[in-house]
Amino acid sequence: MPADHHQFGIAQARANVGNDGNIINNYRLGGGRGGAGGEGRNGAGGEGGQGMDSSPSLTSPPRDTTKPLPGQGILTQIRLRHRIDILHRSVALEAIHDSAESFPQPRCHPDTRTQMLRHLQGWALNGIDPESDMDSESDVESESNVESESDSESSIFAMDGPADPETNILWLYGPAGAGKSAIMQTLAAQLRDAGRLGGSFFFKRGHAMRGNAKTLFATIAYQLALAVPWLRTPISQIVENDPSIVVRSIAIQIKTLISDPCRSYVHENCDPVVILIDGLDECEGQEVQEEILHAIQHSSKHPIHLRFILASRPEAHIREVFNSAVYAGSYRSFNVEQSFEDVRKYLRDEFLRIHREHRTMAKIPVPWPSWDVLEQLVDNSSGHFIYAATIIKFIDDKNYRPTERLEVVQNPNSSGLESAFDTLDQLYMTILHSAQRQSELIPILCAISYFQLVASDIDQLFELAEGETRLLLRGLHSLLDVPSESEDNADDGYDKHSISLHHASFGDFLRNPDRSGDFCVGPFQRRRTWLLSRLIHFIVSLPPSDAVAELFPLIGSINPDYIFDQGEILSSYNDKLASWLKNMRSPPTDVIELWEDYAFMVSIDNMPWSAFKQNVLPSPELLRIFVLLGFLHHQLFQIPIKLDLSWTDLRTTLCSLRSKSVGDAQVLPVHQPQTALPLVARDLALQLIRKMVKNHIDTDGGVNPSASRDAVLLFNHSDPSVVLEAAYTRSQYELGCDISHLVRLSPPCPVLYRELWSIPPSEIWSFRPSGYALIHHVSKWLESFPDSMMELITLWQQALPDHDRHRISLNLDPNDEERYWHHRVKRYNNTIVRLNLPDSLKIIL
Ligand SMILES: Nc1ncnc2c1ncn2[C@@H]1O[C@H](COP(=O)(O)OP(=O)(O)OP(=O)(O)O)[C@@H](O)[C@H]1O
Repeated sequence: MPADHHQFGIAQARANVGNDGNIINNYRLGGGRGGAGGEGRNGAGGEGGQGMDSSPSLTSPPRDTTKPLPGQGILTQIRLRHRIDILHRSVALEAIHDSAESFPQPRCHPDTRTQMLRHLQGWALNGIDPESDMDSESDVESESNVESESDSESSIFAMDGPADPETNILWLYGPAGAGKSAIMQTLAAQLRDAGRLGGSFFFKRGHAMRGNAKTLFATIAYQLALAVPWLRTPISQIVENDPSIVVRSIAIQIKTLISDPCRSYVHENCDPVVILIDGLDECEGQEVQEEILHAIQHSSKHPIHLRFILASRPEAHIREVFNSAVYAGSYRSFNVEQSFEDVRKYLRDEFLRIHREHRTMAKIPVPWPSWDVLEQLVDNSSGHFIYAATIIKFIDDKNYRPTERLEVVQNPNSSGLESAFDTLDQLYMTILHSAQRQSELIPILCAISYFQLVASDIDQLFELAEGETRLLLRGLHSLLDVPSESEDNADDGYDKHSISLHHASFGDFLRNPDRSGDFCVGPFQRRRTWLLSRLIHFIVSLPPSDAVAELFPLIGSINPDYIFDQGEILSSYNDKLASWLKNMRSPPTDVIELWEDYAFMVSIDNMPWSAFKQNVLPSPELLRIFVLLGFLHHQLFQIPIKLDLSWTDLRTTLCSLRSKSVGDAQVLPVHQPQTALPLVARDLALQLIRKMVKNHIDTDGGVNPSASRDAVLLFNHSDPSVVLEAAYTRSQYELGCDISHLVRLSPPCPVLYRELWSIPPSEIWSFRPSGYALIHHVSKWLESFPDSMMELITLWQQALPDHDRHRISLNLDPNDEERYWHHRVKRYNNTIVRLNLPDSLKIIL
């Protein structure tokens, strides 16, 4: 240290001892003996010293930090102000808890988080270990144990419990949107009112000043200099001596601007002040976040009068620093858990306010919404505030009726839902996009959202190297609860340590393609069906014990879209799955029957249908399915899409045959007059024409192909190089071809003819035209009409724009079309023979 610094240090130390007790009284002590006056230096009066022997009291009002400290000379005050100004210019004022820039700050709604705040205050003010205190009131967040704010306020200072003098760092963690910032803001205000807030810094991702740590400790030192009289002089002096300190490294800033000045005044009766740092995970750079944690830990080794509360999401790298040897035993952690009771209280009060404030609500009876709707919303929130705050913001929009907005929120298929969850979706998207190796993440997210799996199971399921799942999920701890490795290995229950979603709303988001886009794990993502075979492979590898019984409902609820998309899943695994299920002590008969039905349905899809021995007519429903499978050559997984059938309906229809195949005495569905093939073909043709027209309208003529379910399913099923627009064109082309073949099978029917004209030309004359097939087969059909229908045929054929030029350019030969037709018919007729179905179902050439 240079000589004059050294001398100054002595003068400063003496001056600190000679302050007036009242100054300190103003801060927090109940009037002690005034210290001796400071020594003069360079003609200026020395600064006052600290008060001594005072007793702690927290009832005094907050200080007015703008007032000069008694005992300071004018020159000293000017100099002080000048030094503070140096700091003022370099700090991130926006990051301070009550800065105008971040207005309105998230705050805890009255009477929420009361116990949590009380525990935090207990630790911050009285050094009471929050966990030991929680033990005595183990249900901190339980619904029955939330007390009123006034109760909690009065008990802050009366709290007793084991003091926790060794730790002055507390980590407050919780998933994205759990309410950490709201708690930190509320705590900051309470500590400030109690005169115990040293400083705060609220990080904000991407913000020029709040998004990085360049000025973190300078900003805190600045607040300390204003808030704590005995720190004002040393901090400002350091800045004056070396103004460049504000741009030095994190470690130097905390040591020079905070630790050293704090250590220069050591008094055993001096109560600590509290520093709050929120959103550490939002600070740019994981290494910087780790460096901040190391710097704080290092500075806290010495007896300084500061307590740090750090809030962040439970990101893996942050957790690892806290779990490392560096931090061993020297910090406390506090989990911001879900609280259904708090969310209920918040929603109830906010709905009351909305009811009061919105003009359109005057005639709506209270309580609004009804109790069961409110409970449903509380449930949907998973006890986290982000969901509740998001829906309230949506419903509270003055441009809409709150009742209508509430309906949108309640209806999962509602079209306005995406905008209802804009905020939530942005949050989820930001986190997902910031994760590494995103494409590898998607199947894992899919597995996690549908099944309860521990990390090592997922490694096994996807044939990943051991520990790979944990690595992949490192960036998602704010959305997923990933139990630690030691918990993973604990042998005390199957699902206890499985990876789960923090919020149910994240699951909804992942399953809705309009919300989660490429991250969607919903049933429309057919390309991901390979996951299922691995999953079944994995399930059947589990020993058949009672512990796996809870998998039965899951096995029963696997989406058939996945199962039938890959028939080989059933072919290769069904036997194994069925025998695995049958080996259970109490075999789940309904699930076994379901999967046997599936296997049967696939066997129908994979001709020959050797199981059918009886020469009886199928029902019209069954015949429609046969026509699609046998005549139009569609696969089973396409049937529900083509016919707008549910899988349950399809199963019921197809499996009505199953009992026959195993020799049951029941007769097959009785032949009904309309089971004649031509009538079934006509009805199917009409149905598909209407579908084609509807697709046209829904997609605005193909401009918005995502509105067509056929296109989306086809798009997701086919290889990733097929774009959605092409999938739409292809699905409309297939419909056009199907219609042309079905019409030719139909009896003469003016209604059908009229309906054909409703197909928009753009749908059959696109770059993949089905128009040629339609012209050809419809003309043939018209020839079968009883009277000469030449005019109609001519009319129909004239619908073909620039007929010959297109046909020639595509190298289409009408004779080919006819050859294909004959081939198709023969194939179908063979099927009828093979199935022993009546000859009346054959097509006459
Ligand atoms: N106790 C509460 N009362 C009322 N609103 C709350 C409460 N807690 C949180 N909120 C609201 O919920 C939303 C999410 O809260 P907050 O920003 O505090 O979460 P967070 O845990 O800090 O999230 P992140 O990890 O994304 O920063 C905010 O709109 C906030 O105002």
